[in-house]
Amino acid sequence: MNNQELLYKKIVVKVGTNVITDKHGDLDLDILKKLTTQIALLQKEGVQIILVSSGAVGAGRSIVKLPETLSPVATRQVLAATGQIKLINTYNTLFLEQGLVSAQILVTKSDFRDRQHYLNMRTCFTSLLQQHIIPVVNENDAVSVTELMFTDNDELSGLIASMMHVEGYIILSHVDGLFDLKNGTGKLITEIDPATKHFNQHIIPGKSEFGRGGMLTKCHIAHKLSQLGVTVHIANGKTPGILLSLLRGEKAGTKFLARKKPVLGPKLWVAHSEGLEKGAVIVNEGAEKVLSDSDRANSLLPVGIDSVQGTFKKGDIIKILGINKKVIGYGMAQYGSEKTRTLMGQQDQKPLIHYDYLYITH
Ligand SMILES: Nc1ncnc2c1ncn2[C@@H]1O[C@H](COP(=O)(O)OP(=O)(O)O)[C@@H](O)[C@H]1O
Ligand SMILES: N[C@@H](CCC(=O)OP(=O)(O)O)C(=O)O
Repeated sequence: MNNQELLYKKIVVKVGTNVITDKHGDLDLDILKKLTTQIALLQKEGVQIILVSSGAVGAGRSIVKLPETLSPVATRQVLAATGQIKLINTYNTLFLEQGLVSAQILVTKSDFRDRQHYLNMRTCFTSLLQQHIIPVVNENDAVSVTELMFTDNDELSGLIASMMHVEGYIILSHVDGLFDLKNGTGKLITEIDPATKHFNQHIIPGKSEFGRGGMLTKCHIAHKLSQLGVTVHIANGKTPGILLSLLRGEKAGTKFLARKKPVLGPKLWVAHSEGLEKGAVIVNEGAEKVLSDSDRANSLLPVGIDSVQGTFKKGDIIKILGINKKVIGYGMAQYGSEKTRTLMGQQDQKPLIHYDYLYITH
């Protein structure tokens, strides 16, 4: 294989529970071996790879039998805590067979809560990749509960993909990609333009057994990442040689084309900060219009703020609500809620959110 022929130099690969486990939670060693062999081949060609793998809860199911009386939260915690060991041991053994060292990184949403934590996380991944070690990532399900949880590992891996500025983000599912299911032809959609927004029309709501997300979350994340400048593939992880095919540019699965103008720097962190906000501001019509204009680089000034919700301080993430109270974006506050309340409505004041730290969602 010639590195020149490969599409990407740095990728995140996310693999779902249903790809690597059967319904009893037993890990499919054949699939895992094929997956790790492909990763090793790519790594030897100079591709940097971060693997995000689900399957801890599934694997836990094959280890412990829990009483039905145990709460769903406790059940998930016990299954994940026991299953993660089996999962990571299996990866470790398989990567060692390929002459590769792997590392385990377990994260919660709050590990990305402020810019410093986010940068610490990035340094950790960068250092592992520099040492040619394969990071194997999962959510720390034993401790992340309810509001601290990622929607699923698709969301988590999307965050890592943008944080690490990868060129390609590959979601390996147990289906071939996005099919035109609801009203359409039932055919696989091979390419999606970054301007496309209405995935719901193709998707049947719900999720597969044992999975957490579903196709709708996958498409939301894929679309968001494509907007941020990353090419995303949703493909079938059980298809032999799928990773190699995708990196060689062969047609497989659904490809979300990347927007030409990538989003860089602190904006990327802000783009993934939904759920971490400490407060909110409601902006007036003029401000909403100016901020939503993607051709202009505008900061949020106090003159455009109508009201302030909650308590936040300098450096906190806040939500920006439009006149109809719908979320229009997120940003990092340059000063606290108290000062914002005194300055709002006033002309010629320092921006509450600087453009570089502002992410508009539509
Ligand atoms: N338009 C669609 N195209 C493909 N799959 C779809 C679509 N709408 C709903 N699905 C469902 O989404 C599921 C795949 O998502 P998910 O359960 O998250 O998979 P995985 O566990 O493999 O990550 C499939 O079970 C499929 O039935
Ligand atoms: N962190 C969980 C997986 C959560 C998840 O997103 O699962 P999946 O939908 O199969 O990718 C686990 O390891 O079991």
